[in-house]
Amino acid sequence: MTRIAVIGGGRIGEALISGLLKAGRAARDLVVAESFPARAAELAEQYAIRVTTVADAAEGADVVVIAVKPGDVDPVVAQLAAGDLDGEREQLIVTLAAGLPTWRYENKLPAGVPVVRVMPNTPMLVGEGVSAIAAGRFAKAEHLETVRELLGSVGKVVTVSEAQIDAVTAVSGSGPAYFFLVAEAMVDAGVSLGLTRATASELVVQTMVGSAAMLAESGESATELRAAVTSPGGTTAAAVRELERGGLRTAFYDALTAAKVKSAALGAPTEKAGVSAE
Ligand SMILES: NC(=O)C1=CN([C@@H]2O[C@H](COP(=O)(O)OP(=O)(O)OC[C@H]3O[C@@H](n4cnc5c(N)ncnc54)[C@H](OP(=O)(O)O)[C@@H]3O)[C@@H](O)[C@H]2O)C=CC1
Ligand SMILES: O=C(O)[C@@H]1CCC=N1
Repeated sequence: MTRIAVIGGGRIGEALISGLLKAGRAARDLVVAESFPARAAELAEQYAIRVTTVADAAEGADVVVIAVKPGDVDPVVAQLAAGDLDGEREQLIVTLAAGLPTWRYENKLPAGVPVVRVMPNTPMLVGEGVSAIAAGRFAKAEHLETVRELLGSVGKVVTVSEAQIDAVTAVSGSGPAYFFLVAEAMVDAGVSLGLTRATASELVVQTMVGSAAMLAESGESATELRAAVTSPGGTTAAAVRELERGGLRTAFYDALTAAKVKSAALGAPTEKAGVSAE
């Protein structure tokens, strides 16, 4: 059984841990390193997993998942490099951090340590995540397979080139926030039309769940499904006209472009030392 160390027990770290446990992985095969003491205690209590230091978590793990904020990655990698990681032992580094290219890890780790970059999303908490995975310089097919199996237990997995990960981040990494924002706006609009907040919330949540299920299962495109709701001269056409007038498509184009640009900026070269992986 693969032993997994998760470094950083924040929102995405917890989503992964919780999703893996729900998918049937044994708590004894998971360990987490979390620097915020109250948070560490909370995770230990809620999930009955071992919470320890970075070095101790990495020691003995087959897969080390880095789930700290991009700005906290360098010290974590320095700690891993100071440990006994080595390419021969085939310990695999999996990073979930937005923006940071694999060369930033490879430059600091002993030569040959495989790194796989992943952009997951929080719905993996409920087994409905989607993750894009990209191999670093030393990652082989078997390493990608290990990551595919790991993330596959908490959602879907697609393989991309590392050059595409910033775009993935804009689409699906940040994506859940766009849907939550739309849900929030629809609930508020429903309340302004006289519904109670509870009723508006129930209607919006189930409309999203049902629409998502149709998108996933019907085999029809979003365009076809929307057309089927839009009766000629009817209510939906009136609403869609207002959304288009409000610049919905342009807003999404600009929003996703901003997210991609931000992701690339998070990983802007600081010490590239002649190595380019993108
Ligand atoms: N949230 C999301 O939807 C997604 C996030 N990601 C990526 O995942 C990473 C984590 O994001 P998120 O979970 O939202 O962030 P959080 O801030 O919620 O979680 C990070 C956690 O790591 C802890 N931490 C920081 N340094 C260390 C360390 N040296 N050792 C152990 N623990 C440490 C932090 O503690 P403290 O608060 O004390 O610093 C914090 O609890 C980011 O790089 C982000 O880009 C990727 C996809 C989706
Ligand atoms: O907002 C962020 O930077 C992270 C990466 C993708 C989702 N959350």
